[in-house]
Amino acid sequence: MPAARTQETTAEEREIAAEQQVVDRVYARLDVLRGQAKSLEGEGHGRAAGNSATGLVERDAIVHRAAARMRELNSEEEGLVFGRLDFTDGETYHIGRLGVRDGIEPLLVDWRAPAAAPFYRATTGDPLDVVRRRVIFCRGARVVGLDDDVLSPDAAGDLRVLGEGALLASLRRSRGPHMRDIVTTIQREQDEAIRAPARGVTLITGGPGTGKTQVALHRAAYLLYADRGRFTGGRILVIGPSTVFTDYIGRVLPSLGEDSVHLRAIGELVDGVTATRRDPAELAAVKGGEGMLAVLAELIWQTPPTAPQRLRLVYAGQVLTLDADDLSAARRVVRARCTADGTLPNAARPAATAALVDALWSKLDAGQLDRELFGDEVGDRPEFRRFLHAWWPALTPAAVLAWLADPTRGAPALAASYANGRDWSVDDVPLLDELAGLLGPPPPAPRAPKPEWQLRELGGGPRLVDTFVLSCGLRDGWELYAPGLLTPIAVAGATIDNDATGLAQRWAEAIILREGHQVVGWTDGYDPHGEEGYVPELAEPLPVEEVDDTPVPEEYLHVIVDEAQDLSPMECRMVARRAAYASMTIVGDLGQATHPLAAGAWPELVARLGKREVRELDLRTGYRVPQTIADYAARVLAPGIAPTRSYQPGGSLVVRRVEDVAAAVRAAVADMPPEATLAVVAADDTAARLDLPGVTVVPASLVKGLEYDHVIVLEPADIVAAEPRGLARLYVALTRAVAGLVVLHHLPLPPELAG
Ligand SMILES: Nc1ncnc2c1ncn2[C@@H]1O[C@H](COP(=O)(O)OP(=O)(O)OP(=O)(O)O)[C@@H](O)[C@H]1O
Repeated sequence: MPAARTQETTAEEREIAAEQQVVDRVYARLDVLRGQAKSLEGEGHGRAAGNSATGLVERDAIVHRAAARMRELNSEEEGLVFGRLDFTDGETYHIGRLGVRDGIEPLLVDWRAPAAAPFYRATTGDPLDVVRRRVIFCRGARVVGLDDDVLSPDAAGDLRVLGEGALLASLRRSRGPHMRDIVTTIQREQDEAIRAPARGVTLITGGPGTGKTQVALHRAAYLLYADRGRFTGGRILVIGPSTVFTDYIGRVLPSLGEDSVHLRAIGELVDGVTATRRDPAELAAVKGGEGMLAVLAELIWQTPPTAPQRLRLVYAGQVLTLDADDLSAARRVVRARCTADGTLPNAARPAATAALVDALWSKLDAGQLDRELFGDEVGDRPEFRRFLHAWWPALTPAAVLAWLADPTRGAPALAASYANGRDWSVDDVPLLDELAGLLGPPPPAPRAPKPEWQLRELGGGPRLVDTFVLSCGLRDGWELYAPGLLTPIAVAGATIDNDATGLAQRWAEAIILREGHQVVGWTDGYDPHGEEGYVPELAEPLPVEEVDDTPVPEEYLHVIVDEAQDLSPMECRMVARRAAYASMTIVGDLGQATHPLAAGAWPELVARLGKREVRELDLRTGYRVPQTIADYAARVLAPGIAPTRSYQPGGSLVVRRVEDVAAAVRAAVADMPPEATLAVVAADDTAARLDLPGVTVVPASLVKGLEYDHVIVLEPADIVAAEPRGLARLYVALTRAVAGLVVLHHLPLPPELAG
């Protein structure tokens, strides 16, 4: 080996050894912190066992804090320390996924802290007093490489410069099945978007692969760091275009130590519904348009298909009958009264009662009979109440939307799409959501009788019991748990044989008596840790704490919408309802707009979301698609939209006309490097028919937001022909490849790609 090279290796090894010392110190400190978090947890349980009035509250707070901290520390093993900044004044500090201190000395600065900003913002043109930015590559707790950027060469002196560029190395890494975070290599314009203030509306635009999704997710993590008190506990909602997409990006936030953000696909925004199928463009254009508002507003007052057609009552010896016409007239009266005073259908049963009583009274030969008495008596009759519940039932959005299968209900163009009942498409979800608001909450069901004792979930962990439980538990030996405690109030240990249940029960009865309750029998049950045990029947049942099980409306304080260019007007209304009290981050690219009703410009979309002022940030550099592929894709880009400049030159592009597309795709797949990720993208119909075992085949309508090392696009002409915005769909498909794009076609290429 040449002498210079040996020297260089040695220098790098020395630097790595120095960084290793820092990393070791951080990990050692982390071990101490873990120990502290554990004993904090123990202390919390200990206090609870003391059973003072304040003990429970204190315990919950302490255990919760400790558990959160433990989670944070455990999730950060990978690449915990990843950066170092050297400043002109000689100061140096290390940057990591979380902040770690030793007393008052900061060992590691959280990447989201203001002090870490120069790591992402400093450039040679504007070095921000940074002499050297160093990226530290770790495998677990071992430093395996370094990469340096000298930003102030004059001040660098004899600082060593190592590495070939962390960003390039990161971009060249093979893509896996899940997106990885970019915390080490966030670029300046991305950092500005990530750290933009939370308030108001931030619009982040940029072409394919400019890192918009990454920015959106890192921004969620940043907002939590900057204002945890406000945003923790599920107050940030991130909305993506599909479940395939949310699955792809789902690991980024946990890898940043944040698991309290709600991540939902647009088809999952309504509780209890997971829609993944998109309607064809013509249908989507009807369902997504504001014209649906009138259809739905009409629908909610229509007669349910199950409603009885006749009411017959005997009063004062007279037979009173309301036939179908009378009932329709009564329904019109209810609707008129309710729309006048703003009563929603699910709150309209009193109005329905009044209209039916009026209609019945009008059939009566009243003579001297009292109108008020008539109303009271008829309204109380069981047969009347049965009729009323069937005629004016509580309506659910799903039931009402399914009525549209009947073309006479006002939407003939949609009837066929509801023929299969409740097989909802993504385009139905905003309609279900709209209906929930139009119908109002269903009247409360009569409360079920309370069980004598209950279990309360503590996250996914143990369950607090609301009574005593005797079990032969985790630590061998009998244990007695009391209401609301996770630790036993008494432990018999080895003094009572495990099989001597009767003896253990008498032992427990004595303790429970001391607590002021007499045991009259025993039934089976479970202790807080899920172990089988025995629950005492008490002479006087314990008061069961009311558990309020009415769902709390989710009020988000920040809503991030990715791929926002594709929101239809009805989807915008659904998002706007969730963002009514929230600041927003809107992320998208008009060049990738494929929804037939997509807004033509951002101000239009922002207005649809019920917002006005925006802070706009545009990302200009593409990090996914290399230049050759980007240039090819740009040929189908809509006029007026600037193509993205790629960070990487080159990329492999093959466009081939073939006789047999199926055979050609098999051959192309066989040619791919085995360790690389690969997808075949085709028009939805073709994708459904393709038989390629072991190969990822993605329908063009679902590929948005995804990426693979190599992409094979089949028959561009079919993708374009499949929908009105087929060219934009093709643009999306052509911009998914990180390294290589193969286009296979038998049909002539679209004119934009030909030649
Ligand atoms: N600063 C960065 N460092 C490393 N990788 C990056 C960086 N910025 C973006 N990338 C990578 O580039 C790829 C594209 O990023 P991302 O999906 O966030 O872009 P996008 O703008 O949302 O794309 P699209 O509009 O096509 O969905 C991802 O693999 C991402 O990890």
